[in-house]
Amino acid sequence: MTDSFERTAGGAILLDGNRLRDEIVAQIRDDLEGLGSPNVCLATVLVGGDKPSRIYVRMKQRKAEEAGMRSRHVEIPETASQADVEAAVQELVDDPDVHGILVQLPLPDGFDPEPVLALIPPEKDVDGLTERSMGRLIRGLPGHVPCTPLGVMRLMERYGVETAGKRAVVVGRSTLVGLPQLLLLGRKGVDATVTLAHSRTPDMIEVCREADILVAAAGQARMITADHVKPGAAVLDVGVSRSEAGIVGDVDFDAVQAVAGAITPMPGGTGPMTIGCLLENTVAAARMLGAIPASA
Ligand SMILES: Nc1nc(=O)c2c([nH]1)NC[C@@H]1CN(c3ccc(C(=O)N[C@@H](CCC(=O)O)C(=O)O)cc3)C=[N+]21
Repeated sequence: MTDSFERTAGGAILLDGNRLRDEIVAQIRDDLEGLGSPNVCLATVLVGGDKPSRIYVRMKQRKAEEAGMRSRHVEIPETASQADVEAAVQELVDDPDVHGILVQLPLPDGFDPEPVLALIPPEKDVDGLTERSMGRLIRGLPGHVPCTPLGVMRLMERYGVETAGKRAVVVGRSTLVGLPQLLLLGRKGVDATVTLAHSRTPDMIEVCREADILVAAAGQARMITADHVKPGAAVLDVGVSRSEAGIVGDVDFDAVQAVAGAITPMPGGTGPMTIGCLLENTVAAARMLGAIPASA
């Protein structure tokens, strides 16, 4: 591991998601310019007016544009029907100028996300969250990988966190993060030995302390303390809880950074990487759909 990486006060390598996201945006921008700036378009769909969702969607569009892509945004009021939402998504599915479709989740109460997501073909499913994309991930078929767990993998690669032969513990079993994260860590070529821990795990501290790589994705504010962390371990915080003081992760950063060998800040860690990976998936979608050459 090179030693030019920024470190925390306690000496842990800072897994800087803002920086890697910026690198990804710049790389995509260069690649697309080199290809004569083809149309690569990410469409976002927001149902209802939830404020944080609106902010996230806007960030995704802004970064897409910085990367030289087009973005399209469809906003649907909470008073619309399930059929209206499905019709709007179907229109994007049918539009050859749209390559990636992201339906911001969760949908407001009263909407069923399943039939909406089921409309999105695997090529355009840049979130990787549909039944077919998840099935392809398990089956080892080409397709889009969910952005947050993919971002965790990219951070480890970028900062030289070794995975082969290591023990990884994922805390949290969500469809969005925990479950795909297990698959990615255990994949051939990554080769970690993976344990899934969750709210019913009785000996949480002991299980976590076995981890060379600890991915905290339970959504429990600051549940991972220094006691949970093996000295030198890589700790990646995927939790987002809201408090009066702002957003809080699953990891007690101040305490854990003194023990860990590498750690994500929060904010500035896995969140920005989610967006970076969304943009990479959108470029891959454009390639799958023939909008840019296969080899580029
Ligand atoms: N279909 C769908 N796909 C998603 O990928 C998806 C979603 N729905 N619904 C909501 C969650 C949330 N999400 C985040 C993206 C970026 C940051 C991010 O960049 N956060 C910054 C700052 C955030 C802040 O300060 O509030 C950071 O961590 O540094 C966070 C959260 C994607 N989501």
